[in-house]
Amino acid sequence: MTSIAPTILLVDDDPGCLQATSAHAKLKGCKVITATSFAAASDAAMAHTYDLALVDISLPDGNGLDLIERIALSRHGQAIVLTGYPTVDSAIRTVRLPAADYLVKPIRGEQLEELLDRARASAALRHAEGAREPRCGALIGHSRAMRALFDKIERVAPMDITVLIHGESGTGKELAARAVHELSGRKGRFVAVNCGAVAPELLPSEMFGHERGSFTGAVRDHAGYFEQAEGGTLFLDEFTEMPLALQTHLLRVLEERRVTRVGSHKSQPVDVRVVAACNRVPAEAVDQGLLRQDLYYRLMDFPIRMPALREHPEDIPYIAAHLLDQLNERYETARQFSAEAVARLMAHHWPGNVRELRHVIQRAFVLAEETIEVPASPEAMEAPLRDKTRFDMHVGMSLEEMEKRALLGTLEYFNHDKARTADVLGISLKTIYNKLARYASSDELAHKQ
Ligand SMILES: Nc1ncnc2c1ncn2[C@@H]1O[C@H](COP(=O)(O)OP(=O)(O)OP(=O)(O)O)[C@@H](O)[C@H]1O
Repeated sequence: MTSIAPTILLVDDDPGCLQATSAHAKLKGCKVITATSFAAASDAAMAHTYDLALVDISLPDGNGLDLIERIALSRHGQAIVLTGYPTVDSAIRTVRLPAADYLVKPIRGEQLEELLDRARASAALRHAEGAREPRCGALIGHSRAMRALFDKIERVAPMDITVLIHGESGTGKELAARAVHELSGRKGRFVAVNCGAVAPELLPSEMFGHERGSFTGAVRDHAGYFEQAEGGTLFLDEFTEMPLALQTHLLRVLEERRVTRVGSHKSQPVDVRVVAACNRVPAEAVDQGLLRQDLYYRLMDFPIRMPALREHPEDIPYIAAHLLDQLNERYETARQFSAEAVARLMAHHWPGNVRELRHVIQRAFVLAEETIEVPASPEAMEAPLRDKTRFDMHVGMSLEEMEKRALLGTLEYFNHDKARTADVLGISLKTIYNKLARYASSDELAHKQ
């Protein structure tokens, strides 16, 4: 059996102790990460998975027991408390913590050997559980929920099976669809379509293409999304927004694997893998008459549910670090979260999931110098610089214009979360999409005139 090198986190502000323990552990084949402060140890715990942490209680910027409380995440191995000055209070507190032992410095050689044995066992277990890359495509996650999701994506990706991804807004459905495509080995394109954003009357020709002259304005032949995705993947986002008649048509294409352009009598074969997504629970969409039952059964070939962020809060530090890395790279900065900021991000409920997390991090990043802080309630970060809760309406304005301002203003207030906007305005998501499509086409018209 190959033995897996365990990773040890050593936290101590005494360089002598740190160096002696580190040298011993390295000699025994361990990977060693050292930190001399509370803040550096918090960062290290975010960036690495360790099998054993040896944490001194007295740190220059905090208490090692608080540190263990903060960084005790399920993916890590055991934490051992070290102290040069044992007290009853600290020993009692250790018992209540997820720390395995309380040792008095200096650690003896045989004690350290025994700890390294435990670290080796933890590393072997981690390996056996399938220590896997904490990402799948662009999705990040270490938690059990995300690992199970990655496993599903990897298993279904190479198969020629229709996939239905459902979950709350901002949970990463599009990233999951892209991962299915990337891992499928399919050579064609990934074509993403938001079914709610295309005017319903245009959807058939956009989806299946049209022949020249098949309707007024069809001045040339047009390849639909299916043809554009030939040999690749067609991602139908918000597919429950598709009119029911078109759903029948889609079902036929999925069954027969042939498309017929609008205005043509000839069907042609297509080799397209369909991945559909929706924010609704698919069975409820059937009950509400938004989704045809036969299409539902067809799409339920392989359903994938995206977990809400609040279901896997242990991933928040990683996703947050990843989003921050992207910002640092883009703006050539080296900003970092304070330990307090990470704790606050982890404590929040995130109704808007990773998308909301991204907005909050972006705002905090803009406002920060070197260290990024997050307010006690991150939704306060959503507070607008100008008062986004009010819209300008006055006598002389048409009702339609007022409605448009109310809709666009509410949408902006909720960071373009259409589902939340629809809820607040008491209209359906579909109506939002339809109205936005109408505003877009009248703006385009006004632009041309
Ligand atoms: N696990 C994750 N790791 C990294 N980034 C993520 C993750 N999940 C979501 N994101 C990011 O969050 C944002 C929203 O993701 P995405 O658009 O895929 O969500 P969605 O579920 O399709 O949302 P909607 O239903 O509103 O369209 C994107 O910026 C995406 O990159």
